[in-house]
Amino acid sequence: MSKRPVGVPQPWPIHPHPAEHARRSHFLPPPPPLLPLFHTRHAEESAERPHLVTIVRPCSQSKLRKVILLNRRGVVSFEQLLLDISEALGFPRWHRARVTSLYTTHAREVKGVCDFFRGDVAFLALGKARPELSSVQEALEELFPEHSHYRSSAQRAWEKRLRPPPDKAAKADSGYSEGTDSSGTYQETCQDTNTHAKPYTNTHTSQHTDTHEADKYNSDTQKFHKKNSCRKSVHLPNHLQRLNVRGGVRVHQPSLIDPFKHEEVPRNADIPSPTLCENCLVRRLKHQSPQPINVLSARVPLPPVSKRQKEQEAKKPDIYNNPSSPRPISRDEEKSHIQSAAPDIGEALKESQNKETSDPPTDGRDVTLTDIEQCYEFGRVVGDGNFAVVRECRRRDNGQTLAIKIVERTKLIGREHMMQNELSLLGSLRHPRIVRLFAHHHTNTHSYLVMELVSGGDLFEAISDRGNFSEAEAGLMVSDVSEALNYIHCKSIVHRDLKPENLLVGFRIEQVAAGICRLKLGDFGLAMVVTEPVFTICGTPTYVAPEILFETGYGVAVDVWALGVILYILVCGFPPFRSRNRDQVELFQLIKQAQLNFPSPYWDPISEEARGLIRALLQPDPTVRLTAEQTLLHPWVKAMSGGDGQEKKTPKKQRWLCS
Ligand SMILES: Nc1ncnc2c1ncn2[C@@H]1O[C@H](COP(=O)(O)OP(=O)(O)OP(=O)(O)O)[C@@H](O)[C@H]1O
Repeated sequence: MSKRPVGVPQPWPIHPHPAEHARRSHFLPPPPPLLPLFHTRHAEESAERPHLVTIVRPCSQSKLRKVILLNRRGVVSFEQLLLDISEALGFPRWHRARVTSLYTTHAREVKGVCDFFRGDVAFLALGKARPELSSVQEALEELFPEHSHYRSSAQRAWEKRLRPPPDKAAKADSGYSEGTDSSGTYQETCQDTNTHAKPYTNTHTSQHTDTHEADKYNSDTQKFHKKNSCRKSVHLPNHLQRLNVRGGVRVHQPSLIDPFKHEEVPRNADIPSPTLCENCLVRRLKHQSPQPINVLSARVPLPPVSKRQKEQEAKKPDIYNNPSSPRPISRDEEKSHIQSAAPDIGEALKESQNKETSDPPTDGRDVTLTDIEQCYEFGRVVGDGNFAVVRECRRRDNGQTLAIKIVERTKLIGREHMMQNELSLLGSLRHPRIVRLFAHHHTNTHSYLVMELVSGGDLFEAISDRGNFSEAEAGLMVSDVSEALNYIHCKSIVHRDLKPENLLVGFRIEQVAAGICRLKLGDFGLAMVVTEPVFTICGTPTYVAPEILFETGYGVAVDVWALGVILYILVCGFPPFRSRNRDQVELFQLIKQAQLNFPSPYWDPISEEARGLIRALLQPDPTVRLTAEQTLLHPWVKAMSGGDGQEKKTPKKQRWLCS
């Protein structure tokens, strides 16, 4: 057993308070079976004499604390140690706030397994975000309540470490990546999951952070940075996999000066690559060449939308977002909406509009970027995927705020059908729970899909932020998604890529106050009309249905399976089928077996009704599986969404929608 260094007092407390344990256990991931790292209590007395440490995770909301028994011989690697500590502290490995580094109480970074077992008995576990000094101080007070001298020397060491670096190089070496400064403003850095990799720092920010404009637009950019913090900088495990086209290595950041300014894509070949699973490596390789070209980078920046304009925009009646009247939209309303949302773009577009005044949306083939920019003002990036960057945009003629999905067509070589699907299928759909496509325009190199702007981010981000949701919230979301699925399934359209990233969170302030959140289904790139069994294997591993893997032919029921996976994740925070080593073969094996577990204690608070619905959705036999329509009629869904005639159960926490 390690000996405690002289002068280091015993950390406190040894056991978390039962109430604290109960609170946290709800968010903890299931205990990995036979994890060699953690030992039961009796191990303390065993001949192996495990190492007893206290690890504190300083954060503003709560001070998570855990006493862990570790056996030196059981630690496979430092990366694994960090992941296991993170999970033990309640942050699953895919969580935005997971532990990425360990520090001694005197702010020295622990660099490896040997370093960790050097003899310290207390550590501070940090995530990607730079901790606030006050949180660290609180953590130290918790650890050493009666040792003020020791504590103040530790505090001095932390003050020194957390002092803003004098220059970029110092910042890059500080051991922190994307995070917040004391004012909560996110810094422009990113780091991959390889904890030894140096974070990449965007010099653009450091040049401008002290400008007046930077302050002015901080709030806009903060959201963007926050988005990146959970998606771009890390490789995500299979169950929430999302790889950006730049390989998750560098971040495509806008200037702090102006959220409507078009940024240059930073290129840095020296940035270390993250550890990627086979699947991601394949996808990444596919997208490495050609390099992304930012055709907009040379344009003059445009003024951002003022707060007042945004408020005015929000006040406009919105037939798509109004929860009190999710009524079918009349044909006339649709026509007028399409016409108002699709401005003239060049002669070619005018012609096409004359030909087709209603759906499908106006087709602007052969226009130039200048034509498009004459009609739309490009704004901040609101999201990106493997093939597209999505920006906020504003119609110049009427100020309407929309989203524009910019697809570089070279990325779609061999996958042209994805664009076709999106144009023909999404363009023909009209439903309040499905993102509207208003128009599409094409230049020589890019396609521009003008869509309804759904301003609350996507469900992936919400899960990353929140971990899990109450049954009331989850029920409402299931109801939303089922409505969308029921609508497309009635038209024999299968989405085939239902996952949190493709569910956009649409809300309005008054709806949030009323506890109502609304999801909208987007990204119809893999959708198709299904008239007979389909055999193509596609989708995202965690959400893929067994019949797809069995290659016995599948239909619209695969979307319902994915909904079951999403519901499972929503209520407990982790997916039903998961491979500890991110081994896709193992994951697919588990999905095929469809052995469903509700591990205690994470599932203890979840109702039997919710479990029943999950069982019915994750029914391996697609002929027995619930349909989307039946899901809407399920008693639990009706109770949660107020569809049972009872007063709707209002979700207790809706703060995630505002973040
Ligand atoms: N209409 C919209 N309003 C707001 N944000 C949007 C909208 N459409 C897409 N986004 C954001 O952009 C992200 C990427 O969009 P989308 O999934 O359509 O791109 P993609 O490249 O086709 O994705 P994938 O990699 O899944 O194929 C979404 O996850 C979402 O966060």
